[in-house]
Amino acid sequence: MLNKKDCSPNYFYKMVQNYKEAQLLFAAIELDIFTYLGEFKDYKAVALETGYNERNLKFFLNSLVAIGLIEKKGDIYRNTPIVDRYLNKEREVYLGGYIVFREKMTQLLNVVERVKKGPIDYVVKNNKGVEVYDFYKLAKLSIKEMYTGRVQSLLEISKSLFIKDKALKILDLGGGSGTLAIEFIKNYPDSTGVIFEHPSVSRLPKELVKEMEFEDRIKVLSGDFTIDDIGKDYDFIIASGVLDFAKDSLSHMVKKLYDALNVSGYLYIVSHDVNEEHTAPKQSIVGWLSSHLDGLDILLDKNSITNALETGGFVEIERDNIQGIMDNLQGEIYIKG
Ligand SMILES: C[S@@+](CC[C@H](N)C(=O)[O-])C[C@H]1O[C@@H](n2cnc3c(N)ncnc32)[C@H](O)[C@@H]1O
Repeated sequence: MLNKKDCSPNYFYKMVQNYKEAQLLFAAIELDIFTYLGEFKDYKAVALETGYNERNLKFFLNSLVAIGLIEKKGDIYRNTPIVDRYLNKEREVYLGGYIVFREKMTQLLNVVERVKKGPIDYVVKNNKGVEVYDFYKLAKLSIKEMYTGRVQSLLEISKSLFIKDKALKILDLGGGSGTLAIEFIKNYPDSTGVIFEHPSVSRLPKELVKEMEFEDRIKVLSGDFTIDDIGKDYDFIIASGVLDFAKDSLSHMVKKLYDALNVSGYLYIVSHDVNEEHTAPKQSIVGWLSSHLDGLDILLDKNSITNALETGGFVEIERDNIQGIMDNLQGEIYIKG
């Protein structure tokens, strides 16, 4: 029999409340509220500066206080520390644009209709992530986000694998902005690298490499990594969030990675840790739902990745303790066996 706690419908009410709180967060980012509240400020002053309706602004700010995004003393309001750090445009790391874009990229519009009608034929037929997602925009907006843990994580792992003054050659496959490769190269002064990206994205890493004056050390190759040559003689390959996009030719892709690495070279894989039933972790399953409803079917479960890599000759050398990446992503190191 269900106990009293299990019988409570609060579970549903909480979900509805979470949805409203997320709506408030997006509205506040769009209104750029947090850039005005780096210091305690009267809501009337904010209304004057922004031109927003004074009355409604007060109600809105009170709701932001209620859900813990800002704090209030009398009629003055200020960001909480975590909000100030990431959602105030005047701070070093602004993630507002990235958060809004990620939501749009994965948003669950017209789910009812899509469940009833089914996927889009050409998306099913091609099954190509680059045709569904705007990876250029994602890469551009992710640059700052990468410094909130992912870059640090890569550098930490690298420290345990390589000595500083070794001349290494690395590949950042599907590297987006190429930030991981750029940071690696900065930290390993005798190293060189390649960023491989799809033609729809590659102009971004090209611009960044040029801006940082790394053109003599980092080459940007433009192409489709499932078909085109990805280069060779690498000591380290970074494949962060990319293996899913080779799902239809996974064993071929693994062979390509194996052949491209030097003997005892390392492969750094960041993937989604999805279970075989495709029901967890919920961030990945729900995050990919929109593209799945559109017709894409590329999300790889953890076991398929591990099996493909091990069958292809890779040996895993580290597990579970690679911290600093997003909640639903997992980093692992393999060595060419
Ligand atoms: C999820 S993003 C990951 C980006 C970056 N590695 C990171 O960790 O933030 C996947 C990247 O793979 C690239 N990509 C997907 N399919 C590709 C293909 N067939 N050829 C080349 N690049 C591809 C996309 O353009 C995109 O930048």
